[in-house]
Amino acid sequence: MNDKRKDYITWDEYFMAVAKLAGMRSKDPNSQVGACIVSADNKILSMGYNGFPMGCSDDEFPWGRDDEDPLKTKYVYVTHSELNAILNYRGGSLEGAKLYVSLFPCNECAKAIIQAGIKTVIYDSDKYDGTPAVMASKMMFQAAGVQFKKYTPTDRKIEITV
Ligand SMILES: Nc1nc(=O)n([C@H]2C[C@H](O)[C@@H](COP(=O)(O)O)O2)cc1CO
Ligand SMILES: [Zn+2]
Repeated sequence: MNDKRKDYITWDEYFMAVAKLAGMRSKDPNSQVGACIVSADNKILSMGYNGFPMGCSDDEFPWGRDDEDPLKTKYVYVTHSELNAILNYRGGSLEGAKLYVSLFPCNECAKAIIQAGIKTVIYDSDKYDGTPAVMASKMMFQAAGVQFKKYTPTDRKIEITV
């Protein structure tokens, strides 16, 4: 019994699972998104999920997607998981960090990711691929030298009982 165990999870599985765990805190009935920011040497720096800003009640602000009045939709209020993860970091610089996120970043988060100095984005779903927001993100990431790569799922099921 001198050998280490072999079936431990990889760094990518670990950080994507942590991102998705954060997403499980989201109150959004349609899309629960989670993000985890990791240093170049694989230390978790911050996490976030999509939700309304502090003081903006989950029970009072709207979670709907469609309304002729944009003020009655979530879109004008919600903070995306990636921006929350960046803003939740209180330790200094994110220069050279990696971002794991369960959904490809929008153009507004792409701007924040670039300006924060994050250099790598590992994403899972790309369900809004082809929309102007995602096309703009990809153009900005390419121009700014931010690598983005799709997470490669494994056949491992990570289950946690709490
Ligand atoms: N990358 C992202 N991170 C996020 O946190 N979000 C959030 C904003 C909304 O709360 C929700 C998207 O809502 P829906 O349009 O799929 O019903 O996910 C959205 C995106 C997509 O760009
Ligand atoms: Zn965003």
